[in-house]
Amino acid sequence: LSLDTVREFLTREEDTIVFSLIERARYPLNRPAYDPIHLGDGAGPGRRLNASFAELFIRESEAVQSKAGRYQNLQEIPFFAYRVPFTLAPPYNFTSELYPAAAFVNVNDAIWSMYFNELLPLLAKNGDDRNYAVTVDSDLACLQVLSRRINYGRYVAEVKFRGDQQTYTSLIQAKDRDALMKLLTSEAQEDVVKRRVEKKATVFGQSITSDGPIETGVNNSSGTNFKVDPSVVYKLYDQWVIPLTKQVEVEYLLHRLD
Ligand SMILES: O=C(O)C(=O)C[C@]1(C(=O)O)C=C[C@@H](O)C=C1
Repeated sequence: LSLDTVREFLTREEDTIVFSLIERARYPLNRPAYDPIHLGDGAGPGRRLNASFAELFIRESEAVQSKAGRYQNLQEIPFFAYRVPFTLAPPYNFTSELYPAAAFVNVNDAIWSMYFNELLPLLAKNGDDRNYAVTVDSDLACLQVLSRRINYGRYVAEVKFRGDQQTYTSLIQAKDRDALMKLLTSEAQEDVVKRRVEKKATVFGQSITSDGPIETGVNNSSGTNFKVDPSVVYKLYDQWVIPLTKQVEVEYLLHRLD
């Protein structure tokens, strides 16, 4: 692990994030998939489940993936906790570079509410085509890659800690969050990341034809010619992905000497 290799990982995740957002943006908002489910035939009061179709779909999908060993790899963190034994795949011992007492740190709850409350309304147009299963399957893909990218802050923090143990150790012992945040921040790097991811959205989100020029959408400043609005992707990184990654880094460091 080095700063270069962890940054390469984050850079590669950008591709997956942009493509998963493009996929979700194909479908309308499909609001009923996110409302609590109402069981019943309409004759009686019915039974209101405390969960939405999206939540049930994600829970069941994660349970299968848990059985298949997905979460044996510490890079992957589920949104729900499972006690299902890992039975569908041959055992494989993942090694991890993380410090064991800090490896549990994650911000999946914040990612979950950011995704459904803030990002989704920017991504999907109003409307309902009742295509709920494929829609929430694309939500799951977005959530999984956002979670992997943001919670990868643990690995970034580990590299930074090893690179400057003395300074980090005294700030961790003093529980000085603000100083830790300042020390791990590189504004120049954040700027590179935000501009690159916006550019990826403009490149990956074009319509390609076999002949003739590519639809670049450059004449359209609102970005509507692109499959996902590049300014939304910039905003996603600026307001949520990078700040949450830094929150993970600070929390990880605070447990690094436990
Ligand atoms: O690349 C780093 O050094 C990171 O810590 C990752 C990251 C990011 O989320 O992209 C977060 C904080 C830094 O200010 C710069 C970038």
